[in-house]
Amino acid sequence: MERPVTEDDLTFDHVPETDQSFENALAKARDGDRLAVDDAIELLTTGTDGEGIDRRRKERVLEAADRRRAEDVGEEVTFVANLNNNVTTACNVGCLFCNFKDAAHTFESEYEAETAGFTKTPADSREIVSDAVDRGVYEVTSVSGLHPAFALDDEHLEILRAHPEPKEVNFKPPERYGTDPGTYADQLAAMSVDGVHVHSMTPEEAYHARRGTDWSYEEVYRRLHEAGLDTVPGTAAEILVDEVREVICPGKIGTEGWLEAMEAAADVGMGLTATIMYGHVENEAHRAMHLKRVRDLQERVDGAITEFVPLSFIHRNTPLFEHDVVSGGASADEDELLIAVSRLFLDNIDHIQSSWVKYGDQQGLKMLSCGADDFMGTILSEEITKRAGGEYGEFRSFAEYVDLISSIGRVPVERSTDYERRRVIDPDEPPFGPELGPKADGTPLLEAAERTAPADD
Ligand SMILES: C[S@@+](CC[C@H](N)C(=O)[O-])C[C@H]1O[C@@H](n2cnc3c(N)ncnc32)[C@H](O)[C@@H]1O
Ligand SMILES: Nc1c(NC[C@H](O)[C@H](O)[C@H](O)CO)[nH]c(=O)[nH]c1=O
Ligand SMILES: N[C@@H](Cc1ccc(O)cc1)C(=O)O
Ligand code: SF4
Repeated sequence: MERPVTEDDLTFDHVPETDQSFENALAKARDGDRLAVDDAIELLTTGTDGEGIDRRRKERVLEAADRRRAEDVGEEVTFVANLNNNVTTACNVGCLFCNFKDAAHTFESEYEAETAGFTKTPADSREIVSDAVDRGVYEVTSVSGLHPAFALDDEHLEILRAHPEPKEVNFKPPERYGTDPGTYADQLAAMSVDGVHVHSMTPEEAYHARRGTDWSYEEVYRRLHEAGLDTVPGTAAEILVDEVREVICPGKIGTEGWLEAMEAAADVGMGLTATIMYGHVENEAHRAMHLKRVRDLQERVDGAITEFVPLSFIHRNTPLFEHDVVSGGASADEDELLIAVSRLFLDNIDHIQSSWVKYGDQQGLKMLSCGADDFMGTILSEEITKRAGGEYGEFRSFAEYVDLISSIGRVPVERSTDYERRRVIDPDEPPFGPELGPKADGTPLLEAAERTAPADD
């Protein structure tokens, strides 16, 4: 019988070995010289000349990154009043780090049990987003499973319906399912309430939105932009090295496809974010190569990437952990070094996000002194991390943000998604609520009693 792959079986072509020294790499970082992949490997490992992380060296890397952050963007810490509205968990791509997905056949009307997942209709999405916009939200972030019934628009739906081998293009008609998610265009139009900013359609979703056609990514993103899409989240990046993708997400688009989709979105005039999902099977060489690919992309898209978002792998309920391919996620030392080296390496991306969903409040705050300057958003609901076993909840209020950010002597600032609009918040002037959203008037987003109770309560 075939034995499943384990951590010990993994051998990679790319390994953290260099001809550089830690001290040289650190000197370059301090001088503001552009770092090479080997420099990043030295900094991420605190030197390939020894085993494990050297705490004293780590502190020197963090200090250099914190200084660079202060020079580049100053003392302000930004956050956005946003809402997550994930449309569906139906997905058959099968990424081994993901527990957000539910097998798509469980959503079919004929399935004898009730699905553990959810699908929202465009009307459901509209209601959820309208409510959040009324409360003052600026942005809706929407990332979803690749539901087999999803098509880009009506024309795409007709093409998929007429396809001779629907299975080959991962398509089943909407009538087969208990709930019809509509098309991507329907969902984007439904979420475009009163000028709220719509941040959606990862490169993987864009790939799904062109399956079975010869449409370019540019054509796809042009149509999505017309339907109401404003900016594109650079998730699905995971690790942009194919030998890692083959292990953790063999069903996903490759590195080249991801880069092509992002460039196309920028060509259509949209802003982008970029991410890395780290702390699973990859090593520091892969992390460094990923950073280089993002920095090169930023050159090609002429600065369209507004922020870089490190997503630390949440392992507990994922196939990678359950099948012993990994024994856990990144350590706090690795998290801090990843943030710091992102700041030092990505000299053409202004903002590095600290995700409280992944790190929690205390470690999330610490990241703001390791090179990060953005503290994410209020999000109001969260399913991806929670389903993977994350424990840091689904919402942060403006009052909590002001409290946390002031506690480390920094300046709380409400921002727009593209960082163009900013509002400095005076910690001595409560109550604290959003003012930049289309219907924001400064009232707090949610009263404490209205919050979603934590999953284990
Ligand atoms: C869940 S997918 C949703 C959008 C779409 N299905 C896709 O893959 O692009 C969005 C992102 O969540 C992140 N993610 C998923 N599971 C995670 C986990 N266990 N820990 C950290 N990040 C995770 C991955 O980076 C993934 O690309
Ligand atoms: N880091 C995570 C985010 N970040 C997204 C931001 O909140 C916001 O959408 C972005 O800064 C664009 O303005 N969202 C999550 O749901 N989970 C995260 O871990
Ligand atoms: N999909 C990411 C969240 C995310 C969304 C949009 C972004 O721009 C960045 C990150 C997660 O929850 O793990
Ligand atoms: S990461 Fe996205 S594509 Fe992969 S299984 Fe999860 S929802 Fe599906």
